[in-house]
Amino acid sequence: MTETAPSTPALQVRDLVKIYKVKGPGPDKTALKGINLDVKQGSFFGLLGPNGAGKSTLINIIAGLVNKTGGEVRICGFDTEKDMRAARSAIGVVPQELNLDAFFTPREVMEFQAGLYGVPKSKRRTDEILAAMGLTDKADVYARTLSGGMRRRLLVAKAMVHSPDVLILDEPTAGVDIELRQQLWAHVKKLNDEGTTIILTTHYLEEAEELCDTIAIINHGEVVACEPTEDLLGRLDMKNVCLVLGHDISEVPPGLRKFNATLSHGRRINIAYRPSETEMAKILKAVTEDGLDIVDLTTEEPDLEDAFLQMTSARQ
Ligand SMILES: Nc1ncnc2c1ncn2[C@@H]1O[C@H](COP(=O)(O)OP(=O)(O)OP(=O)(O)O)[C@@H](O)[C@H]1O
Repeated sequence: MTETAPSTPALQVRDLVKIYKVKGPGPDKTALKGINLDVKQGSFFGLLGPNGAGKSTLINIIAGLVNKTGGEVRICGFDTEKDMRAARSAIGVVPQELNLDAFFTPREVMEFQAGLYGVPKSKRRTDEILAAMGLTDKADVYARTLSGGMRRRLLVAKAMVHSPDVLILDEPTAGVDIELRQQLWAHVKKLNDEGTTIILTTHYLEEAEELCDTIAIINHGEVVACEPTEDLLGRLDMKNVCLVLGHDISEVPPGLRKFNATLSHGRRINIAYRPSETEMAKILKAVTEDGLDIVDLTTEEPDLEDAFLQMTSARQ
């Protein structure tokens, strides 16, 4: 790892713009419209957004795989253009595609990558990293014989050969079964506990909610939210209440219609409401006035999926 002052952000993105030149008569495609982001050292940071929002473009620019049109990217303080070598050695990227040479063994993949990054033989940690990723017994078999989950873990191992301060994981659990997902997360959490900053894109919102301390949501090439996960959820003005009745009814009782209640399974009434606009006491009063025999009542707090939908649906 590099020696970086603790106050230096692990990642700093300023006014980042990407315009893809489109061949033919159509207009050019603006994929990033002036992105600003700061990721603290040691953070487990989630980068979320609907398909086409610009996540891959952003990650590929950070990784030095795509040229930006404008703006600035710094990794641990190093400008990806002016201090390209230092910036690159501060970052490891686990790509979305499982692109491994089928006829290399995990040990060879690791050694080759270490050579590319100029890690001296005496400082290589091939066995240690393969062990941490649960691949010791597969170290000398051809990569083509590895399962999807093992390949994914090998890609994480490969991204770690030069002990980068920042590890970017682009959809790392797509198509990985639940047990291997948990194993992968256990390894990544350990890296994070040891000080590696993790930046993650995922379509599994539950995973992001559980793992990430901070979440940014991008939509149409813009950051629409970036804050601690708890604050993001706390800021949501929505709650659900579900009432279960002791007998079936055929329609929502009159007193609950103004709350846009819905009826399901004959005896479940669901009400989604905004606490800032509607007091729970008013809902309960209406329930009493309608004379309903309630046998159960549950309330649900909003989750990341609600946050995601609220912040990305406004401008679809
Ligand atoms: N090489 C390219 N040329 C032209 N347009 C592109 C190119 N790559 C991406 N785009 C467009 O830029 C926008 C952002 O794409 P990007 O792949 O970054 O989104 P994403 O958030 O990663 O989506 P996904 O979750 O589907 O991977 C999309 O409208 C996409 O069609």
